Amino acid sequence: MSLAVEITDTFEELRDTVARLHGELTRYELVIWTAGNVSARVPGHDLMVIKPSGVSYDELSADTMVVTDLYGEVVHGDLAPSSDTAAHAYVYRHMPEVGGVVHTHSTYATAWAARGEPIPCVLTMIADEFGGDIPVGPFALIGDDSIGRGIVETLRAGRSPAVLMRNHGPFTVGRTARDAVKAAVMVEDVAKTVHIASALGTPEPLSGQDIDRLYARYQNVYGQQGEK
Ligand SMILES: O=C(CO)[C@@H](O)[C@H](O)COP(=O)(O)O
Repeated sequence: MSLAVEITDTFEELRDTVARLHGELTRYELVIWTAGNVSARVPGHDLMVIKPSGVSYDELSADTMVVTDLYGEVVHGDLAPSSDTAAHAYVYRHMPEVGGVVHTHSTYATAWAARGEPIPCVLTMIADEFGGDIPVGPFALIGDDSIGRGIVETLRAGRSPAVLMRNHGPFTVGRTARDAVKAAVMVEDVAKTVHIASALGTPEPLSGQDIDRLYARYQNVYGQQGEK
């Protein structure tokens, strides 16, 4: 029995979901050419679904997605997986609460990463989504576990679902791949706003108490969460 048959519906649905979520990266103009990727953990299996490397976003479909184990070894799919597969896999191995990972080179967030400067928590939206400053992770070369290690070490030190990997760009995580995409959209938006605010003067910081209150409300009450 092939692996694709064994994991059936979850597998099919996730491949479709991950393929479609790449459309959000282009819709929000977070990527150029093929430079960004989304993955999702396969629930109940030590597996993940990720996009193939260097394939145009227009050509991505459920069938072109690649399934790997959590060490980046391909277990299903005809194409080579994303060059960031090792980093995504490391995150899934070390952060069991994470169900989705996204990487982009979105312009403003990457500009902060190039300067090695955390995005300060000076907006309610930053407090809501990131719970404080958006941190910078270490510079790491692609090719082994270094990027993944830098992501995990940085994210574990706080509650932000986004890290600006130095001289590289943002990586975001979420309970689901969609949540990780949302964090990628938001990190670019606030990176742009805080850049503009900083060019106009010194942005006003939020107090730690206000950040905690905003974060608690947004994470637990916002939207339909309070509805039964
Ligand atoms: O950061 C990098 C390379 O430095 C990657 O994110 C690529 O820009 C996109 O890679 P694929 O997912 O197409 O392999």
